[in-house]
Amino acid sequence: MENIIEVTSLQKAFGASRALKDVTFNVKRGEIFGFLGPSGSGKTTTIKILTAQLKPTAGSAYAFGVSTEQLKSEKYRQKVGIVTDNTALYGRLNVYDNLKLYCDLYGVPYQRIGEVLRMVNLAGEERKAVSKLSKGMLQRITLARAFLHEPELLFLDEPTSALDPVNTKHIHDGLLHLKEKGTTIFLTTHDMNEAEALCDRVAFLNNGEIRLLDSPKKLRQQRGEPTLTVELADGSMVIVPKGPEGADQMFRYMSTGQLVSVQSNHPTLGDIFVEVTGRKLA
Ligand SMILES: Nc1ncnc2c1ncn2[C@@H]1O[C@H](COP(=O)(O)OP(=O)(O)OP(=O)(O)O)[C@@H](O)[C@H]1O
Repeated sequence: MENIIEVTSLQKAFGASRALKDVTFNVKRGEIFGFLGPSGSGKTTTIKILTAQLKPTAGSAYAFGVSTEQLKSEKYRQKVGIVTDNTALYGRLNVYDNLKLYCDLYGVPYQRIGEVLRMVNLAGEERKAVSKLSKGMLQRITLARAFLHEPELLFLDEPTSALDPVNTKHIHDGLLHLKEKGTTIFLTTHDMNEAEALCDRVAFLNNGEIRLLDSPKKLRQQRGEPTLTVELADGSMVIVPKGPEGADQMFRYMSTGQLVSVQSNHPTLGDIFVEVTGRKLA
């Protein structure tokens, strides 16, 4: 599959502090790529370099085959969407007029405004002044704005950090819908369930270096214990080996009607995060 982003040996120093030490990865066209890591690990710095808001100290970052510094130009503006906590909405304008400005900027028909507001669960809020919106609503409007022009490549820096579970679900459905239509999504998040639910591949960043990169499923399988946890009719839980040595035991539970449920003992992405970073999840 074609790479839409190619990052090689990327480094970024702020004075004596090295935010990115040596970061190399590719993002494939059409995937949702999760960039995971604890606070201060370098996620936002990477997004800022990829979206031409910061210059790297060394190494290279390409998107669409050109240096990411060129993404600011008119030619690439249509192709890229960016959502960070820097919302840049006009507080005195209402929701509809804010989105209308973007429609004008990107040549998008106004009827799309209703569609994107439904995607973020804000249908009916068109006339509300942006200055009167809650933090979660602002986050959703910012996402709606980024969805307007259906960019080829969408950068999302913690897109659901201020949202409740219902609105998070709406945003997840919206992102999966965009992916279906061909958008590539680069996502940073602290939420391991979000990464698990959305991402085709994830990279774990720690202290400015990528420690692991693969699909959530493969990462979990590689670290899985070769055992099953079996729940029995009497309420007890039994650990059974997955290999042939556990087969007789499983046969016995099944043939005597004792088996209630079976679960494979893979770690969650959260467990892997703790293992890789040595830090606890919030
Ligand atoms: N403009 C700056 N000047 C100096 N240091 C900076 C600057 N921006 C980031 N840093 C430092 O670079 C490191 C990486 O920060 P970055 O914001 O990329 O982390 P992050 O993984 O996005 O964290 P969070 O999850 O808290 O948003 C941190 O040590 C941070 O203090």
